[in-house]
Amino acid sequence: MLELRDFSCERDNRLLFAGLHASFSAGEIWHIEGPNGVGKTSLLRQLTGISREFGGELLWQGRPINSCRYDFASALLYIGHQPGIKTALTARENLRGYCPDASASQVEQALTEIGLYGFEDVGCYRLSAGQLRRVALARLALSTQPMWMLDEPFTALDIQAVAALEQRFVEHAASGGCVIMTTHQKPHIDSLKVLALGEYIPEVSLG
Ligand SMILES: Nc1ncnc2c1ncn2[C@@H]1O[C@H](COP(=O)(O)OP(=O)(O)OP(=O)(O)O)[C@@H](O)[C@H]1O
Repeated sequence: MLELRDFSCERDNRLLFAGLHASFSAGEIWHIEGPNGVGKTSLLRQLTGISREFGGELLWQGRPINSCRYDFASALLYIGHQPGIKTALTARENLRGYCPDASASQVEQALTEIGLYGFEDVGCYRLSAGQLRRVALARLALSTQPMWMLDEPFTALDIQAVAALEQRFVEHAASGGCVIMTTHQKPHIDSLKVLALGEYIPEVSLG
């Protein structure tokens, strides 16, 4: 689905990583790992197209990303490190805003599945950090996009919610999707693929 060739990232005249080659295919779950500041979020933002500054090549289904941005964006669901929730709205209102094509019953089911039953109509400013994360992640249940990119999706989740999320990733991959995530927690997923960003730190910095 997505391929990197000789990929690199520079921030403030500092080369974060270079010489990265990777192919992210249907049916795979990827863990981008590495220490704080190594460039995991920066890489994910490059992969999503939010950040267009990178060295090397980024290909979507064999085509340079610049030639197929609409196709790529249509196939992508990105949930960043910040939950991206409008706190003045309720969980239901947020989810409807994100997924306007979903029916009312699909929205209810997604909120129930993610463990927000009873909190659907509470203003998000009154929810806990873990509940806010769940509001953001409820979009996964309604997603039709094959490519999921998630920055620190497990943050603030309890043990049961982490396990349920891992299971959702497995189901998504089994149905032909691809998941790319950053996390400092080792996911408990069989056949997880790992991109260890710390291995691509260049010896010489720019500037
Ligand atoms: N907007 C920015 N402008 C300039 N430099 C930035 C910016 N955001 C991050 N950086 C720098 O880029 C480097 C990589 O940051 P990034 O957030 O990608 O790391 P990370 O691996 O995701 O870290 P963490 O594990 O702490 O989340 C850091 O040294 C950081 O200071």
